[in-house]
Amino acid sequence: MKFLNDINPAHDLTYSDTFMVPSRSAVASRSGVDLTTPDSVGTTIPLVVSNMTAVAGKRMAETVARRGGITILPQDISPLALTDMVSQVKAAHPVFETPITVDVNDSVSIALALLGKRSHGAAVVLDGHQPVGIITEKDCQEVDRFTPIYQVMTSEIVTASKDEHLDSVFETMAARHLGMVPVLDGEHLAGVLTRKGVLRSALYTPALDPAGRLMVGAAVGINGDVGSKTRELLDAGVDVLVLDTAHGHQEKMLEALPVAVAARDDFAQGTGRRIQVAAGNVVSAAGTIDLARAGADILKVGVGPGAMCTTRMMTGVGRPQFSAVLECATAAQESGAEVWADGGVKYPRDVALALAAGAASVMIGSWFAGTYESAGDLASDGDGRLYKESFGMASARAVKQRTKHQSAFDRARAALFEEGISHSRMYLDPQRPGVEDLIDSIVSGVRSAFSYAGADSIAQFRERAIVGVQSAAGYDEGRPREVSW
Ligand SMILES: NC(=O)C1=CN([C@@H]2O[C@H](COP(=O)(O)OP(=O)(O)OC[C@H]3O[C@@H](n4cnc5c(N)ncnc54)[C@H](OP(=O)(O)O)[C@@H]3O)[C@@H](O)[C@H]2O)C=CC1
Ligand SMILES: Nc1nc2c(ncn2[C@@H]2O[C@H](COP(=O)(O)O)[C@@H](O)[C@H]2O)c(=O)[nH]1
Ligand SMILES: [K+]
Repeated sequence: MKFLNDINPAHDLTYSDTFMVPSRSAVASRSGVDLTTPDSVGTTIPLVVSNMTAVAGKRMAETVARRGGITILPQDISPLALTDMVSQVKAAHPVFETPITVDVNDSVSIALALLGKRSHGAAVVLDGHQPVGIITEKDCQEVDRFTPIYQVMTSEIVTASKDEHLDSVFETMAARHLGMVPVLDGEHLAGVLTRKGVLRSALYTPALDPAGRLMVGAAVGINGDVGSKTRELLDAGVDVLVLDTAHGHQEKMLEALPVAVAARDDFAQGTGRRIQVAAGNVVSAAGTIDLARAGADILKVGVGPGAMCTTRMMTGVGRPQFSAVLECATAAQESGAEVWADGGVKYPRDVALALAAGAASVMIGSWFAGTYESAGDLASDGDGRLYKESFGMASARAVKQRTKHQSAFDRARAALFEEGISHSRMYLDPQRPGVEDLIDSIVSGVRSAFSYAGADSIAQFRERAIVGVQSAAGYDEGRPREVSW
């Protein structure tokens, strides 16, 4: 990218400080833009879900991978639970969505507890293995919570066969005003298709491993036996490894990274599959170069921009994210590596600006916490607004969980170094309550940004983008007004 009028900014910039100027473009359609990431991970859109306990679980992982992104499972999950999560993601269908299922004899309260887990707005009712009905929240209104599901469900259901063409399924759904249909493999439920899901299947390419299964990543800390932890994750089937700590440019990271890389190389020799290793977090060229030399393929960039993060308030340390990404991406590309811009994304524009600064992909945590697919339970406030609880991975709450096998003294000591908040409410956007709704809006914003710059790929965009620096008034001018001023 280049700065507008070749200015050399007098201070470091964050996404809100910057804007992009359009250039003459030969890109005739936004749909022609290719968002495949240049980091060799295999993602087809530049979105990575942060390894945060409140955000990244198996529902998030399969949903995001179906649209081309990837989720990093947090380091706090036990090896057994992680292996189980990875296999569930790998078992999920790359096109059909995983249904919520209830038994015909279950009570309405069970259906209501499960409906918020996914965006479908409906659950498939099973009698044994056979789908016999559909139940929605509307069916559960004004009935006793103990009412059996068979009394309120819709039993005349339209189904699709697993081999039916998606266009024809879409036409049936549109003609019959259906939001969702169960997909059958013989008599068995193979998944569900929603109208929006069918449309998305035509617009996105899933992130798949060489065996055609959905991709998922996992994080590992820098303490303990990094070699065997890495091997465990690789054996479980993860598609990208993230060596993650708050201060990535530390000696302990420089010792741990070659150990993880050696385990990865060993795995590659045995299986023929080379998994990319990401490491961080860094915010300087020096940190980027040291970690790239120690073997990282991808550098995770960002100290303090995260919505759950108190690092800058506690320590004064960090760096405005646009400048951090720009400096690290430049250094990474000179070292043959790539960067992920990690944290602080609140609008689609931030993703576009991170890509302009040179990021190969962009990590999002808190924004995605406020969706049906995030790991937490759905709650509702006094006004009936839906939200999920979120918390930082360096918060007292997360540290307590992560250190539960340590001595009482070590736990108390670790708790002193809190650098994140333990409680926050991430409200679901009523217009975009599912993570795919947010992905739709991010991807359309980014595609459009590319076409304004005359770029049809991430590599071209980072070359062609022209970035200006704006005042707070300039930023404010860009905001829509929902009421008059
Ligand atoms: N991107 C960001 O701005 C930040 C992200 N996080 C996230 O929180 C999670 C937990 O990270 P982390 O706290 O590193 O946990 P880890 O469990 O990975 O521990 C990090 C290790 O590094 C040592 N260390 C030395 N200096 C520091 C430092 N300044 N900050 C943190 N550790 C240090 C710690 O020792 P000792 O405890 O004895 O000091 C500890 O042994 C990660 O997911 C991380 O990405 C956390 C903070 C900032
Ligand atoms: N300083 C802290 N940073 C944290 C903590 N938990 C997560 N993180 C970082 O934030 C990003 C996600 O940013 P967001 O703005 O999208 O939420 C995540 O990937 C981590 O790098 C924390 O407790 N303290
Ligand atoms: K912050």
